[in-house]
Amino acid sequence: MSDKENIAIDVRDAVKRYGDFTALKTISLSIMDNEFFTLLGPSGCGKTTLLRMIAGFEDVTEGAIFLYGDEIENLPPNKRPVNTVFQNYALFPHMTILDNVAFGLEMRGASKSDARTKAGEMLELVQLSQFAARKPSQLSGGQQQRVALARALAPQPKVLLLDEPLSALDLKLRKAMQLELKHLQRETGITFIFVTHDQEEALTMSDRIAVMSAGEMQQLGSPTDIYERPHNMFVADFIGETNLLEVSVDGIAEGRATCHLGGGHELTCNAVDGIGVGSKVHMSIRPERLYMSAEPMASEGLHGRVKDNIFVGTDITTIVQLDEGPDFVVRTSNSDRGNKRIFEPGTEMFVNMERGAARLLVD
Ligand SMILES: Nc1ncnc2c1ncn2[C@@H]1O[C@H](COP(=O)(O)OP(=O)(O)OP(=O)(O)O)[C@@H](O)[C@H]1O
Repeated sequence: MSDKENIAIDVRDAVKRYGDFTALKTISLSIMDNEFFTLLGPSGCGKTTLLRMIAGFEDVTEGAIFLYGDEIENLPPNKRPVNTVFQNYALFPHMTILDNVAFGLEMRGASKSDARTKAGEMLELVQLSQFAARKPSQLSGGQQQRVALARALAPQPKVLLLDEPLSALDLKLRKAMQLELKHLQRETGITFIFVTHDQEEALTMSDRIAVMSAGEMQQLGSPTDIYERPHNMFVADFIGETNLLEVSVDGIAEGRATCHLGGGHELTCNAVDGIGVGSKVHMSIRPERLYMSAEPMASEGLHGRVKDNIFVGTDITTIVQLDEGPDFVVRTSNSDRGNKRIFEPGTEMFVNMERGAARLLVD
């Protein structure tokens, strides 16, 4: 099958306006069949709007959305092979768990007995068979969310839309549900489109992530792409923690860029398309890709003084005041402490970057 045939959802130059306000500015992206795809961004960036356009709850102001090759603009929500799981579960309180799951199937024309058989299978899938006769109020929040999932999966939609479905759960349960959701997606082969503002959740579960801000897509890629190779300041800052240096690009040769800091210190890193000689840009370096030494490990080591060491269980976070540039955060994993040095506060030392760790950002 060609890539084109594998596309579940194709969003082409889609724009959404509410009166004078543009909630989505010309978004184009393709979501593949069987993919766990996440729309990630801060509150108000437009991710729910895009999800609602795919579901058919909002119309598309300009552009088009294709589902398995067919334009869906004129298809009402209940005719789309798509189902949605909402944050607030929306279970019927007076119905049993089994009836809650069977209800949607009956609405779609299944006989009562077929609907109940299928609902039973779905409860098995989410490991809630033993609670089939209970009412929603007799289940925990996590169990209720699994019922909502079973209900949405029961009609076997081609695409499942999940709008922040885990945000009402406490951290431990959320982490367990993240793994369960990923497992369910693999098991059913259904395309999942997941909306969240939680970057860690997105990194944990997704095959690919679209990072959005202010109605625009900032970057589309695998979790590793987005984390290791952020395209711009927004992505570098929003995903994980990073250190930023202002640099000027002096030369580019053989895929490497030579840059200098304001005070003249020279650094090299991989070149990036769109950043040429003479550019003044930011360089991003993740804290765990830095290490400290008494002497510079290469000419590029940045001289500074340790301000503080913070013990955070699995890691030690060191705050370093650089001679040139802002304070840096260096993260040393406890498991690395045999190889990597930690210096006492007040000690002068050098901060060195692992090769390939520094990334130039487009803006
Ligand atoms: N019906 C509407 N009329 C006018 N503006 C709207 C409407 N629905 C959404 N918006 C605006 O569109 C923007 C995007 O909203 P959307 O709900 O898609 O954001 P979001 O990224 O999902 O945020 P959150 O995480 O808070 O749900 C927001 O600024 C919101 O105020």
